[in-house]
Amino acid sequence: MHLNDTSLLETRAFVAGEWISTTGKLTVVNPADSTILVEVADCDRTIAARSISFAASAQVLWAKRTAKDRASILRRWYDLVVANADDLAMILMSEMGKPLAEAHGEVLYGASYIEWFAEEAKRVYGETIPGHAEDKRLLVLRQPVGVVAAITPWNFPNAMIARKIAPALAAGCAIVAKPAAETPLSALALAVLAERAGLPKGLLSILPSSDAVGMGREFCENPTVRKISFTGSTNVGRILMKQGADQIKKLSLELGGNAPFIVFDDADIDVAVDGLIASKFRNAGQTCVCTNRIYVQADVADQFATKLAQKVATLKVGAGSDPASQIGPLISMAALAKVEDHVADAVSGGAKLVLGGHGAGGTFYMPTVLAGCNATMKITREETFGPVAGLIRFESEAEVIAAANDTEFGLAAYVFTRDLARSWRMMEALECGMVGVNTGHISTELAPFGGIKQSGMGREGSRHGLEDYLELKYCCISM
Ligand SMILES: NC(=O)C1=CN([C@@H]2O[C@H](COP(=O)(O)OP(=O)(O)OC[C@H]3O[C@@H](n4cnc5c(N)ncnc54)[C@H](O)[C@@H]3O)[C@@H](O)[C@H]2O)C=CC1
Ligand SMILES: O=C(O)[C@H](O)CS(=O)(=O)O
Repeated sequence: MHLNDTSLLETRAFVAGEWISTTGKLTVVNPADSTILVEVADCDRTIAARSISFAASAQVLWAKRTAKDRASILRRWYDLVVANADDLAMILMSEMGKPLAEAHGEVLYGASYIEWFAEEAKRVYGETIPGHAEDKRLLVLRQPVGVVAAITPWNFPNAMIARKIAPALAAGCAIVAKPAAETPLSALALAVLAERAGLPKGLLSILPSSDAVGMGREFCENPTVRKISFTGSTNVGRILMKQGADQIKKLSLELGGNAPFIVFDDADIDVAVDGLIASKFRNAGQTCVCTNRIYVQADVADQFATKLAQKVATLKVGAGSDPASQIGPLISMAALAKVEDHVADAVSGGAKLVLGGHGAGGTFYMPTVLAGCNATMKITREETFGPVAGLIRFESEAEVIAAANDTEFGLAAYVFTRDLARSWRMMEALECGMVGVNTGHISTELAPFGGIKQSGMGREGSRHGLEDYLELKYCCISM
């Protein structure tokens, strides 16, 4: 791994403002070739408890500082992240596998949340309300929640943790974060830069750990933790909800998805194909907002399948270090097995293999197109999390709305049509948190990212993203 600044490859844990080693080690592997990259500190609940306790005292002082102070430190952090983007991208690619260009894009995407919340930090406005009596004056204060615990996934190891640390600090909170065991290095490198930006000791802790369950329990059971922000699978989100219930823990949950991608017969087919490539094959299909079901109206189904297969056939599979690679490895052999199972299940259920349908060595999987899929197949009921596009024909708008909504998930959806009225009907009818119309890539720090149903609760980014880290306090003053 060539880095301009080798100090960004940090293998110690960031605990209460100190860099510490541990006797136990967490091994970080390069998914492209299964070679061992490094060993990092492996934290346990006692270390988590120490981080949380220290965070509580640091947070009181941080909340007393001016919003402008907090904003300027976040801005310095943003500038450092951008200045070191090449190294951060190299670290990200090495531990997660995505192509270097995509990794670089993720670093800048993560940085955009830091920039955004450096600005929003100065806009935590309160309210005055006309009183209910002549001698009454009503105020609403917005105050930081306190100590936050964050748990993040492996698929966006930089952006997902930046998307939580930035608003927490902007709101005046402190935060302890446990990155995925597979990908701790990006989070540690961000902490190196946050420290360089002048972030006071103890406000941020990064706790790599092989004991996800134990760390989650500490976060849920430690009363000093006032909020948990989680990004990951719906199953784990459910566990955290149950564990946090005893203390009515505040929760933000960004969970799994099962995005429908709907192509009407009046759509621009080339635009729809490009939209599907963007939405299905980004990060080798390993994103929560990836298209997972592709509904194509019958009259254009064959044309769409042909054009899609031609485009998918050009996608190059390879290690992220190869500049020509567009589809990197899946994160693990288990992830590969799930993709293979979904394809086998679809084919045995009658789907036609149009392209791909097999591995490419290691955890690599060929970009795949299946036609003739239906609602009985795993590929439409479960999140595939791989580079497989399963096409489903439909006849009418009413039929596809019912099919698209026939899932416990509700994160993202995509609609391709040139009919303005139809686009409005679809935006209003689809049960999800985000809709792309004639586009397959919707994520930006400017907009509220999140889902409904079993895809989670709360929103990240946008002017809404700070709310999850603030409490409202109503004050009634009698003159
Ligand atoms: N809605 C969103 O924004 C996103 C959702 N996801 C979802 O995450 C999943 C893929 O990511 P994974 O890392 O495999 O998900 P995962 O849920 O297995 O792991 C996510 C994080 O939770 C931790 N974890 C696992 N079990 C835990 C437990 N019992 N208690 C506390 N923490 C625990 C893991 O160590 C990791 O840090 C997919 O379902 C994907 O859709 C991923 C990224 C973004
Ligand atoms: O982890 C994910 O899937 C991300 O939330 C997807 S995005 O924000 O990069 O679109």
